Amino acid sequence: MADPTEPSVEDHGESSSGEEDDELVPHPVGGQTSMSTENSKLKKKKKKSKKPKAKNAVTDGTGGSDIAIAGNSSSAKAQSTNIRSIEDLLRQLAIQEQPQKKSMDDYKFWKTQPVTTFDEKIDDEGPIEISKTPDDIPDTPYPLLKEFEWDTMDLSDADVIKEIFDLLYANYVEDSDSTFRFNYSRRFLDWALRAPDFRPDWYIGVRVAGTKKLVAFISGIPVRLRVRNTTIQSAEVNFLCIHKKLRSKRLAPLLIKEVTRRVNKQDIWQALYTAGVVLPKPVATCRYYHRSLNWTKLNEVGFSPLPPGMTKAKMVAKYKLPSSTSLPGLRLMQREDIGQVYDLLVAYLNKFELAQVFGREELLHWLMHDYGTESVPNDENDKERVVWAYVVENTEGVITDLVSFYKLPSTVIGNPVHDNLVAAYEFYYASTAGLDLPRTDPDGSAMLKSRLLLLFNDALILAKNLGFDVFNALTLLDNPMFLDELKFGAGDGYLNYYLFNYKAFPIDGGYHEDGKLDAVKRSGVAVVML
Ligand SMILES: CCCCCCCCCCCCCC(=O)SCCNC(=O)CCNC(=O)[C@H](O)C(C)(C)COP(=O)(O)OP(=O)(O)OC[C@H]1O[C@@H](n2cnc3c(N)ncnc32)[C@H](O)[C@@H]1OP(=O)(O)O
Repeated sequence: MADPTEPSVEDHGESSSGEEDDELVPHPVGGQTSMSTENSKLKKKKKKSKKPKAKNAVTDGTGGSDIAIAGNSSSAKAQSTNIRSIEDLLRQLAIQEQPQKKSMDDYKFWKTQPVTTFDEKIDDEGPIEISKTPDDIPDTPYPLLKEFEWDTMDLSDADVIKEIFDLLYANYVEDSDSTFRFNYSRRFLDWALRAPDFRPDWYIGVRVAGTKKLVAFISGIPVRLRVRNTTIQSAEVNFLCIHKKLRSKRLAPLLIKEVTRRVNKQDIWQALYTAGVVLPKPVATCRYYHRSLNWTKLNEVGFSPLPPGMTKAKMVAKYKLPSSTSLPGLRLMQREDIGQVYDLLVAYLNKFELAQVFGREELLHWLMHDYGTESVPNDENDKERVVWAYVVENTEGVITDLVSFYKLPSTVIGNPVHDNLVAAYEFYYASTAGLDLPRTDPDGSAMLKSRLLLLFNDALILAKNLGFDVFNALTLLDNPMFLDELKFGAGDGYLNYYLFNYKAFPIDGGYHEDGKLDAVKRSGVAVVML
């Protein structure tokens, strides 16, 4: 078989001098850069860290905070103060070491697109281009070199899902020394891509014409998005992936233009997408945080180094959790709960500046997938399960809280003891605590904080008991109120949120410029992207 990846792929319609490619490849993948940060700096001094570099990256965030708790004596306290300042310094360095953006002119593709530029002064929110109609958009796909062809991927076909899975498995995400590889399960892809009202033609593949091998993919799903007070019919674009051997050949701009064409044909002109790379221009940036559930395993796979002054036993003790949850009435969500859960989540999300406007069916899909239907029992311990939602029901039958998380495992390559790392990612949650008060109200915030501490401590216990090794969360929603106290550590991944063809005032990402969590304002972002 001829090597499908040999021919280069021409881009049509955006300038490409070629000079910009060198600095772009290999790209930091997804939501994280490979620049050193507080955490990786600490590790470099001791032990090389191994981290998947994806927008869903699982990275150890234990370094800084673990050092700070070393020792109990007063001299240790003094030492701890010094370490705190070292931590602060490293935190600042971490901020400075976020990837430097290129100049606008160097974004050969993105400078041709309707996106906000870096130095643009935003005076009002709204679409950037409004002049087109679907009739102005070409009916046929962008031309590819003759060695390649477009394919609309039929996700109802298990073999097609397997092809996408295989492409992503080998090419979507891995860490710098190929120790961890993200492992999106087929059921996960079904969940992520086949939400209600999905558009079959928004699953776009590129195949080698001769062999039909799938070498690139991009997907969109329709979403209603609220940016402050405006609701916009949009696409959420995700799972952009190009075979490693076809990198730096300007295929990504073609995929992006093709998905744009297909979305525009539906009279939709805005999109939301996230990436670890800095592009013009993020509307918000959140940071990844990680909470060890199985520290010993994280340590054994080379993921969580032992901080100086600590013993393994102390680390295990630090992350120990009770064996059962504490909130009375906490239970697995059932499909029948959707009415109350919908009302609760809508009321909670209304307080944020960037949120998805869910329909009831849509929310049921996201929180329950097919669980609880005739074909798929609502089995909490099902090994194939991808999303878990729990509610707290009070004695009057009222659902007062919702918490959910999803599963994204990584394969551990070449480790004699472990072959996988199983991460839980925080998904949507809501609480009635402080709900009637404005978000800025100190009493309402205090009530919410106490409740979230209990709710997420229980979520950690549930995740631990289900066999997860680590619990990951971003600094979005109200997370900055509880991450530190629940022993989440700052990771070295950032997730940039982008709006296509829509300018908006910046939205808080949940941390201050010095890297500390902003527990008062928290984040305005309430969209959890997979
Ligand atoms: C209205 C509807 C609109 C719908 C569309 C909305 C926009 C959707 C946007 C997509 C949202 C995706 C959300 C996710 O899925 S984020 C996850 C992205 N996927 C991965 O990280 C997986 C592993 N990496 C790869 O497969 C490749 O490295 C990718 C495909 C990322 C780039 O391939 P390659 O390395 O072979 O590069 P190239 O030579 O073809 O192209 C170079 C150009 O591509 C720009 N680039 C690089 N990375 C990204 C990125 N993550 N988002 C947007 N643009 C990106 C780059 O700045 C340069 O442009 P410019 O600097 O010259 O200007």
